[in-house]
Amino acid sequence: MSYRGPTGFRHDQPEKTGVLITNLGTPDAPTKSALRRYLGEFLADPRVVEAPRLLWRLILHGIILRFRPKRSAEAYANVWEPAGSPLLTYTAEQRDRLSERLRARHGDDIVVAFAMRYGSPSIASVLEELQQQGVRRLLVLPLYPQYSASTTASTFDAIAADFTRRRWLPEFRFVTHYHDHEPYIEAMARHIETRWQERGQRPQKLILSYHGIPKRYLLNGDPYHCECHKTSRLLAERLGLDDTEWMTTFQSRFGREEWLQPYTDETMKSLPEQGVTSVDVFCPGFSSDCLETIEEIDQENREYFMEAGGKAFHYIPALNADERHIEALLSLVENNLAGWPRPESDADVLQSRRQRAAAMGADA
Ligand SMILES: C=CC1=C(C)c2cc3[nH]c(cc4nc(cc5[nH]c(cc1n2)c(C)c5CCC(=O)O)C(CCC(=O)O)=C4C)c(C)c3C=C
Ligand SMILES: [Fe+2]
Ligand SMILES: [Fe+2]
Repeated sequence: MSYRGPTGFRHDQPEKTGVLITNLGTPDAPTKSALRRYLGEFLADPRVVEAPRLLWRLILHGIILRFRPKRSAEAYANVWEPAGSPLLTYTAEQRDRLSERLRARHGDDIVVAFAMRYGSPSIASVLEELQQQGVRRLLVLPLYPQYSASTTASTFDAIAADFTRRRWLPEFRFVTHYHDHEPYIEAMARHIETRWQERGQRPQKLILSYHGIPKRYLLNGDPYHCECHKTSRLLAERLGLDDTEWMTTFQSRFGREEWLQPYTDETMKSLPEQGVTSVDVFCPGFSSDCLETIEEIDQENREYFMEAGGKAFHYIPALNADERHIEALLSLVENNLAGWPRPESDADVLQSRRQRAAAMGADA
């Protein structure tokens, strides 16, 4: 086997710092065949479905990939926009905004790119492009504020798998979480407050809904549950809410085993009978709106709540490419790039030699 190296390497190519933001991924089109490809890659990841491999492969190919692609394609068709999947377009917009801000503050030495863990643009293809552009220092920021092995560690696996085939590795930093990063909490708080000010009132309850994971993963040591609760607590404190005015729930169950509770859908069905008839729902774990928020929360769960006797349901969009979100990401990037030694250029070396010589001369 031969390791991949940069092609056409030039000694005068300036060394750059790469910032790679990543998200989960999305199908290429809202069609059965695109969904079969996408779900086939996603659900075959052992970080996502932790089950005996052979048995799971039989279930995945024998049952799930026969029936789910059609159903999922219909759901995606429902949220698809002329520009494509919302998750893809928001992530591209986040890349553009972040890139503008970094260029304005640090010049052209920093290249910002985005990649998807599943589907396209793939992590491997984007790492290749970054290497060709002369990126020798790489910061990866998965846009998952709360760490989970099923998302964050899976992203790390994809980067590491690419590195095992690469000849010249970049210096490397990886952000594992930012669930309690103050600018992220502040961005969400101001985003929510803006809605409440526009509407002139707060709901009876703010529901903070996160994507679920099987409870087994928590029992086996995944910190995700804990990080979701911490994000919620910090956000509620910042918004000045008392304990009756907010709650944390978990959405998107898959399969038969127990997932993190309380479930968002069951909560929505039961709140009206407990006297809660007005809710706002916000999803702190989703950095972009996507199928899970647009269809599952704003459509399905709205229906559950209203059918159960609810009177007002407001979905608060994800932070997407909001200015405050970009500020929060910018501060995360700058914190993580800080103190990273940069190779000195010949001019730098010459200048510091002259300064040292001048200082010694002054001392003498
Ligand atoms: C099968 C198990 C799954 C686990 C574990 C899981 C964890 C997990 N997922 C996200 C974020 C997203 N998931 C999205 C879609 C999605 N998720 C699963 C399954 C698991 N997720 C499936 C099967 C799907 C596809 C949709 C479907 O067929 O129902 C998305 C949306 C992508 C989009 O294109 O819009 C996101 C985002 C997190 C954060 C997480 C664990 C913390
Ligand atoms: Fe998911
Ligand atoms: Fe879902």
